[in-house]
Amino acid sequence: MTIKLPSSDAPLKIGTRGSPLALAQAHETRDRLMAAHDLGAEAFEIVVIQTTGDNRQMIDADRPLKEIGNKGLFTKEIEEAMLRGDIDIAVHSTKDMPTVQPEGLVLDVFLPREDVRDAFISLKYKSISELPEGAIVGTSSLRRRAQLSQIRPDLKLVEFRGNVQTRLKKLEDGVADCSFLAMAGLTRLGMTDRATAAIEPDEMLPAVAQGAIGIEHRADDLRAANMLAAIHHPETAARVTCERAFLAKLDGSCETPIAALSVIEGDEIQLRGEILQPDGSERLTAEGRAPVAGAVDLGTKLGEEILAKAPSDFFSWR
Ligand SMILES: NCc1[nH]cc(CCC(=O)O)c1CC(=O)O
Repeated sequence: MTIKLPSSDAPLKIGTRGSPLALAQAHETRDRLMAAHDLGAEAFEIVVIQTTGDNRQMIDADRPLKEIGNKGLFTKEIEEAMLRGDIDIAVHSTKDMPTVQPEGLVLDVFLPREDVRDAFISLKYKSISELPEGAIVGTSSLRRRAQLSQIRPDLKLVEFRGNVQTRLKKLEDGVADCSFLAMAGLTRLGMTDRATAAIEPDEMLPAVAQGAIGIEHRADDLRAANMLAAIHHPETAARVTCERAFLAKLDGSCETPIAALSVIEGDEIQLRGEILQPDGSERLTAEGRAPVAGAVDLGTKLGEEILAKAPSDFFSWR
């Protein structure tokens, strides 16, 4: 395979999906690069790439993503374009990324993390605890479905996907009594006011890397690496790599109800993680702390702890 290397004054091509959230994240990345390097917008080109996942989402709007199969569904075309040299960097929601990248690509640049919490969205009720017995919850997230089933087995779950507008329309139409979205996505779209309430991590532990933009690039592209170094946020990187190490021990894909959140206090990182049965019938948790320099090892260790205490049939539904 021949890789086209851009001359150093060619615009840096930023690959992204075309959803409003993906575009907002690509623009945030470009704005940060412009500011960090005192460059104009002409030094960058935002290239929108349609992915299989985007196409399938339109066709199969009501089918669970798990059924469609989601491993790399939203990243394959973008990564192929990057390996061909059609784009130089790719901007992602890290929480949607597998823990292992294709040969030749690295995901190691992270922007300052947004709000990590989930948002509760309802036109009728103010919080989960206000939901009446048997209320209908619209969410396709395996993690949120499992967590809700665990704390409120009475709730009825229905598949719910699409962008923020689509979901709000569904709520207006009475398809469900409430839905959930990441606060970070709402905030990046300038729609924080659509959240009825932010849910604290104690009540609903967020997805691994929720709220963190990750930037992927070719491992041998020095120009991209140098440019990205100026916008990299080491604290976010430590947290995200800690949580992703935990995820990698348990499941590299996003087809298992797993949640984890780390926080840094001084020179220490603390991690909480959990894995659930999809129906919420069981939950295994782990918690620990380590020096920030040992962030990855902490994630791996807690993942191993959970594997060690999981009953032999815990993963049999996979
Ligand atoms: N799985 C879809 C997805 N990927 C990233 C975000 C929001 C932004 C983020 O968490 O970084 C969302 C929407 C959601 O979960 O509500």
